[in-house]
Amino acid sequence: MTTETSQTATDLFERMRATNPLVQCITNYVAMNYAANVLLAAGASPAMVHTPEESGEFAAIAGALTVNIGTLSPNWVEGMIAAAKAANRAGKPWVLDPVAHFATGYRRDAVAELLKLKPTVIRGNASEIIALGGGQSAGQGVDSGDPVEQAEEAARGLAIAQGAIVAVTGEVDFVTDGKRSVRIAGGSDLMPKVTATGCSLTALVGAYLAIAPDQAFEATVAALGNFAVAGEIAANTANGPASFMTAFIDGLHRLDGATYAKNLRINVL
Ligand SMILES: Nc1ncnc2c1ncn2[C@@H]1O[C@H](COP(=O)(O)OP(=O)(O)O)[C@@H](O)[C@H]1O
Ligand SMILES: Cc1ncsc1CCOP(=O)(O)O
Ligand SMILES: [Mg+2]
Repeated sequence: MTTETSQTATDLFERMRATNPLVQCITNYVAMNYAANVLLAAGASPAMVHTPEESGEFAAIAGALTVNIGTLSPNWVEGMIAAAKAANRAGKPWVLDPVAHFATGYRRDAVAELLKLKPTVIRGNASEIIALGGGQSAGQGVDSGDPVEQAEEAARGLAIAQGAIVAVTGEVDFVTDGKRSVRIAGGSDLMPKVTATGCSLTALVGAYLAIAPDQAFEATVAALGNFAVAGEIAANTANGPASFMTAFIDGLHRLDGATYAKNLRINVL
């Protein structure tokens, strides 16, 4: 089963790179440049298109949409809602990244509106997923204060309640659709030391969904596996967060299917 899951992830990795999918990213000011570079290096084509005047029109063109609430303002929320509605109308998958949604009333309200539009995948750190499931998390801002294991039950409940795939990231990632669950090991403790790493992963999940819209669970696992493998390899040559960023982008670009398959560590639960 684990071997079959790893083979599927490797197939999706190769297909994503061969396809160069167009991904509409509505992300935050912090993440925009890094996320675009991560997608280009990984083999996808990012487009940062957020304003409501065009976000819906673009969502019908893109292979997938990703929505990240990191730096919100009313115009952006309007653009997110228009894009998510248009993605749904066009049958395109979309990903929600609920950055620090528990921190303020404005964020809570925005996430509640976005959840009504049924994201295909919800990707967050452990504190974000615990809080989204109604639990008490130790998170204060955008960084997690909780271990992933503590978010697994909340993730399962959220997946069932929302009818979505839920991905919780951290030292060992966890992905569930409420019935099936996997853990993905790898990455590096330098990853949370580089801002927008999670935001960029959310964008990459969009790239995988774009090429496998009917395999949202497998696509999410393959995207997280891509970060886990490239992150682990990049850490071998990095001296700290700054050189890790460079090594990670280079590593994403250089990664091939054989290395992906060899280094992928998926545990089917
Ligand atoms: N301690 C860690 N060890 C290995 N990988 C990590 C660690 N913490 C985070 N990651 C990886 O960093 C990426 C972003 O996850 P995370 O830091 O949880 O998101 P966010 O930036 O949204 O808080 C994921 O690929 C995750 O697996
Ligand atoms: C620092 C910061 N502040 C608002 S959004 C953001 C980036 C968060 O990025 P990530 O969730 O990937 O750590
Ligand atoms: Mg985040």
